[in-house]
Amino acid sequence: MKYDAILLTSFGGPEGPEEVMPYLERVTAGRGVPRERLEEVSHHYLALGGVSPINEQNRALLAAMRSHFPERGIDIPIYWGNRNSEPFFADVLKQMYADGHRNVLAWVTSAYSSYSGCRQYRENLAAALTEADLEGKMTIDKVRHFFDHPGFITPIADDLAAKIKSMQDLGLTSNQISIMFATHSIPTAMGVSSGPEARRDEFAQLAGEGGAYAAQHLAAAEVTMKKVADKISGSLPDWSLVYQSRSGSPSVPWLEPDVNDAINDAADSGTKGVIIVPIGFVSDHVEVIWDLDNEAKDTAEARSLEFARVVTAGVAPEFVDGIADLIQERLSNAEKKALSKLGPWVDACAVGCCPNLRKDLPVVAEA
Ligand SMILES: CC1=C(CCC(=O)O)c2cc3nc(cc4[nH]c(cc5[nH]c(cc1n2)c(C)c5CCC(=O)O)c(CCC(=O)O)c4C)C(CCC(=O)O)=C3C
Ligand SMILES: [Fe+2]
Repeated sequence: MKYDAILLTSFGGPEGPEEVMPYLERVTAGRGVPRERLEEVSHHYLALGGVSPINEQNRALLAAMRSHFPERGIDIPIYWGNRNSEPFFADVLKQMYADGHRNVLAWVTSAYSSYSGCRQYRENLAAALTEADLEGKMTIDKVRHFFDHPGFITPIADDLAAKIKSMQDLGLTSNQISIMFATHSIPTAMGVSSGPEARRDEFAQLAGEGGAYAAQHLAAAEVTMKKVADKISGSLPDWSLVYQSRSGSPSVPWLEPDVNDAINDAADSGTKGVIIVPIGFVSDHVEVIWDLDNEAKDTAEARSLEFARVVTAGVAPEFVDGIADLIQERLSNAEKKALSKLGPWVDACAVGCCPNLRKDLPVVAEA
């Protein structure tokens, strides 16, 4: 076998009030995020007792992968490491090396291409190899982006169909319901430059300045709606892609519309209910439970709209099995499943893919 260990690679989060500010400073180091924004976000975390649920969710996912993968013929060990909180990559890689592993396959909890969701992880892993004194002693490859993999889409589509039916049971017709697929906003400069350089024109045509990042989200939303159409008779509600959790300096343009503005616009146009699908995220972490379940819900309720929020993939059995598919593609050249024409995405990023617009840094897993 080409790989001897798997790394569940994620973002990380604080697990106590004293960890909140150091965490936020780590996340935004060198990223030009104003101090006031950090103060504001720290209140979201402190309102939750200083604990982000993301690490507990990754522990649960790790346990689910460990219990399911042997049934899929994947017998190599699975480790877990984070970019921004313990267990940090360098410590985990040291442990993996001590346990005898030399060829690591990283699966990152980010379904889409962008500097934040792809290259930044590859830079952090390269830096961790240096920090752990493992340069040249260990290789790290990365599993492809999975925005249109059926294992990711199916649990979301099933719940979206159920949420549409519930709203119809309240007496709303399809044309009174707005479905909003929500994802993390990013600076437009990061959007335009997302994905492989050679395909930029194609992505711009599909998604304007959102680039490959937005094009992949539109593709994920389309295939989700296709699955929903199989479950619901009659006309479906309209859908759109919206953005949330904008950060950075107010003078820098980020992808829009913001979910709260989109809800207000929908209310102005006669919508009676909104269903938010957090398609940009794989678990119910702070961006989901704060920015959607609190803020977006308040916005909807202030306009007297019905509000529902669809699940994330989390530890749904289809998702865990889908991750096994993605890993089997790399271990045994298994069939590459993809529901949209944009996929299956490439196994390795080309030079210049999702560039770091500030500074060129070493990366792992480059084609
Ligand atoms: C594309 C994308 C994903 C999805 C891909 C992936 O999953 O990686 C993602 C995920 C996440 N983002 C998260 C948290 C934060 N993101 C921040 C800031 C930023 N995110 C950005 C983008 C993304 N972020 C960007 C362009 C910034 C500005 C700074 C910069 O240019 O890098 C900040 C700083 C404060 C603020 O300004 O909001 C925080 C605290 C958490 C953990 C939540 C928890 O703790 O439960 C998760 C999963
Ligand atoms: Fe973020």
